[in-house]
Amino acid sequence: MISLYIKHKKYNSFELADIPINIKPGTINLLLGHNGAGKTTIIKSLFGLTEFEGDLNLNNRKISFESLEDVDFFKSQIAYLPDNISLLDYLTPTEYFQLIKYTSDSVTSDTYLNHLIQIFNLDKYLNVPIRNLSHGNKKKTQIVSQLSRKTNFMVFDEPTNGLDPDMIITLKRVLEKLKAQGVGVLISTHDLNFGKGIFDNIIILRDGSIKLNNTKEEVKSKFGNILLEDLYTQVNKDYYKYIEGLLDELNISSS
Ligand SMILES: Nc1ncnc2c1ncn2[C@@H]1O[C@H](COP(=O)(O)OP(=O)(O)OP(=O)(O)O)[C@@H](O)[C@H]1O
Repeated sequence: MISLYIKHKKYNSFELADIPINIKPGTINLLLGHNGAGKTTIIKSLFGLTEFEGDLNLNNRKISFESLEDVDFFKSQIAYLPDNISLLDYLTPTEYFQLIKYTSDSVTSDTYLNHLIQIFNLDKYLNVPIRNLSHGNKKKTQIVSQLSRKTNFMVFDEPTNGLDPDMIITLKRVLEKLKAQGVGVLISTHDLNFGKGIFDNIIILRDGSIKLNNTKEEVKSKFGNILLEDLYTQVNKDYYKYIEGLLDELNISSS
């Protein structure tokens, strides 16, 4: 299990405080929140990409970002899809997958990789330089490269950005399949349609604080059989009340 606790993290006027993130094997954990709520900062903290006050444990082993051994161990256990596409774009997807294979501790078989390539419809683009691919195909290349690593945990920051409907539906199914095989997944997303029905645990952030941190069962007992969009607006009801007030005043004919 991954246990991250951010006691405190500050960037100028932005603060994250008292954030526990637990990713158990075989679960999908959803992180929702407005632009600038702190989702990427949480994920960057998890990978030691930004300093924070708090703790990180992986399977009861305390991870110190000062220890190269700890960092290597941690990174070898977790696939990571950042929110921005960062690929060596002079390579082709085939070359990039090879690079991932030779630089990762543990990768899946070539047969498994080929299966992923077919699932994500990348066959046609395997020998095209990444810089010449469309945005969505670059994103798919990055997704497949991370899914081809044999890790117990996967962290995805905005995985559906730029994906077409086929690929969003497919990615959802792939993640459900990996969950059933024991992989623990953390997903930060704005795509409520993608997130609905997929999660075992949900965290909703607002301005660096947790507004909701519950299991699916807890959500059901507190809110009933609620749609994710309704859950999100209910949890953020003060904000939506404020927006409703502004919308009432929005009148183009009297402007
Ligand atoms: N390197 C940085 N230096 C200063 N401030 C930063 C830095 N990175 C992020 N921030 C600030 O921290 C806050 C949270 O940013 P973060 O990227 O975590 O939000 P987010 O929830 O991922 O947003 P989005 O949905 O827009 O991607 C924002 O106010 C942002 O401007």
